[in-house]
Amino acid sequence: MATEAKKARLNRIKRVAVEGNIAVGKSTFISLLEEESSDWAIVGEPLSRWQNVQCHSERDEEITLSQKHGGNLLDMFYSDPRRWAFTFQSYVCLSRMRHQLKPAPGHLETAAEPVVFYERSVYSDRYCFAANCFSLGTFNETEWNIYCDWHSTMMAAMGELKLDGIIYLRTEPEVCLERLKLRGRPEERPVSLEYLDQIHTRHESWLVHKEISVSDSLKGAPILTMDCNLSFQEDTDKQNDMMSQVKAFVAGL
Ligand SMILES: Nc1ncnc2c1ncn2[C@@H]1O[C@H](COP(=O)(O)OP(=O)(O)OP(=O)(O)O)[C@@H](O)[C@H]1O
Ligand SMILES: Nc1nc(=O)c2ncn([C@H]3C[C@H](O)[C@@H](CO)O3)c2[nH]1
Repeated sequence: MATEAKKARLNRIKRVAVEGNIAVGKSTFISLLEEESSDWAIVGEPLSRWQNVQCHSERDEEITLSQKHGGNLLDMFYSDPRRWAFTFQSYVCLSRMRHQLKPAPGHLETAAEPVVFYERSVYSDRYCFAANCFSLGTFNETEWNIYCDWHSTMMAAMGELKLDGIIYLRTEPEVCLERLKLRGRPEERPVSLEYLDQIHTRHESWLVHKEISVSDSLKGAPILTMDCNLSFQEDTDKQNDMMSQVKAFVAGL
């Protein structure tokens, strides 16, 4: 059991989600964050879990030989969203919760300004992706109500899912489509500009226009919006500028 002093040290850790449309460049951006400061840790999306769903033991996530052949839920979702949307959204949210509930890396306990950055969150899951499933009709009303019910219950019960801030990587959907094609993930072949437009609009309405009534665990969390239309991969000046913006942002949380 954690001592009071340890708990207090862990409570100092700021939690920030990096949000944005599909293929905007979140993984690329968070690897820059990881290199920037030893006070910072990153938690990537559990994508491989969605590509190869397996049964986990209760104590850890080791698999046995008999559990090795799981389904590719990401592929199933994009190929037949009507059949798989509810299953996919439920599993994505569960795996994000599991990631967010894991203890922060030990070295952050002694860091001066510790921050954990998450690639997306349980909130984009609901306000962008699941909400879009409902408006597309790939969630029916019963599924949407059940999803919202358990999502709200989990958010209220688990303080660890609270965020201190959000970084929104903002890019035009056309640019995302180019990057998505460049990356060439086979499961994402059915992703169209129309779908990226919908997901973009959901992010805008949540993070820019603030039109969504968010759960209490997210209320008041400051948002840093960064324009990622231009390539920063080869541009160290741009990268340094982005890191300075992030430092100023997290210092104010
Ligand atoms: N600023 C950028 N300019 C140009 N290309 C970029 C930029 N950032 C990332 N890329 C490229 O775009 C592709 C998608 O990037 P990345 O995988 O980081 O996106 P992501 O937002 O993490 O995707 P996902 O939504 O699937 O998790 C990759 O091929 C990456 O090299
Ligand atoms: N429908 C849906 N709901 C989510 O919560 C969600 N989170 C991520 N993704 C998709 C985007 C990329 O293809 C791929 C990797 O980010 O997974 C999601 N899709």
